[in-house]
Amino acid sequence: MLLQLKQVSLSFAGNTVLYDVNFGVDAGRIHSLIGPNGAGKTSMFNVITGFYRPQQGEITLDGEPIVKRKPHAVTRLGIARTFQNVRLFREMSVRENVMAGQHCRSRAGALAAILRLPSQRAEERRILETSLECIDFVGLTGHQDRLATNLAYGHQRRVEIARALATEPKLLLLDEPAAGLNSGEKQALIELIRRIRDERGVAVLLIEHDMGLVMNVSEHISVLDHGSLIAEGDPQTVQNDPKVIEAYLGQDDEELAL
Ligand SMILES: Nc1ncnc2c1ncn2[C@@H]1O[C@H](COP(=O)(O)OP(=O)(O)OP(=O)(O)O)[C@@H](O)[C@H]1O
Repeated sequence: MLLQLKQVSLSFAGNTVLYDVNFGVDAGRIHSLIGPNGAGKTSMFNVITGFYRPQQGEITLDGEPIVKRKPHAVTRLGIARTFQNVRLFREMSVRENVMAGQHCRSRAGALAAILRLPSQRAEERRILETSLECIDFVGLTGHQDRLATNLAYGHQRRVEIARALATEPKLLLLDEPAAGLNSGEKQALIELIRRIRDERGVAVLLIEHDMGLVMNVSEHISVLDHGSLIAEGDPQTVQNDPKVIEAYLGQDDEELAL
């Protein structure tokens, strides 16, 4: 198991958001985390990446403990993420945004940077090369010098994925990557997710509301409802699980009531 959560609980001012969650992601797998609005999916990403500290439980990546590490240390350990709402550095080019991801792998020290030693220049060359490779990988060759925020929305989402890949992760967390994409862009996203796993060997954990996309791309699905894991398995199993159907029907009822 690459990522493992054991009995993780998270609450805010007495409001329990994750309740005793046991969860794992296998290396090299495409795994989705689904559930109705407010189920706790993004909160789970936030505890995995060190943004939130759970009150209880253990989280490990390749056996290394994550809880108590800061987000940048979790990134260095091998977990990268994209956000529900695109978060790019607005004044930076595509290339600079992606290079920011690579900097977490920088090996030359601060002194080498200040003195501009040869080791630092070699490091900068390596960072640039890796970043350009990631930009190429997500299909944005030729856009590297454009201001990231001037790109079409679907392309901005790809810049975020390139920046996450530039951290050289073992596990990539994607938070609703298909939101706001048209059907052609969604199809391309499915292909990109598969290539990330097949060509780079990176495991993908995906939060997504588009069930067509989830069922198409996932090998394994976990379902959260009100902070608890209620079902797990392959797409077929999860789709037919009465607990899952009930959780989603419950959501429809609430929406109808509004
Ligand atoms: N920083 C916080 N402070 C207080 N409550 C929070 C905080 N972060 C999340 N929550 C609460 O945790 C619960 C789960 O929210 P979360 O965003 O994790 O759900 P979700 O499954 O990602 O929902 P959606 O699908 O709508 O994005 C919500 O009730 C939310 O209000």
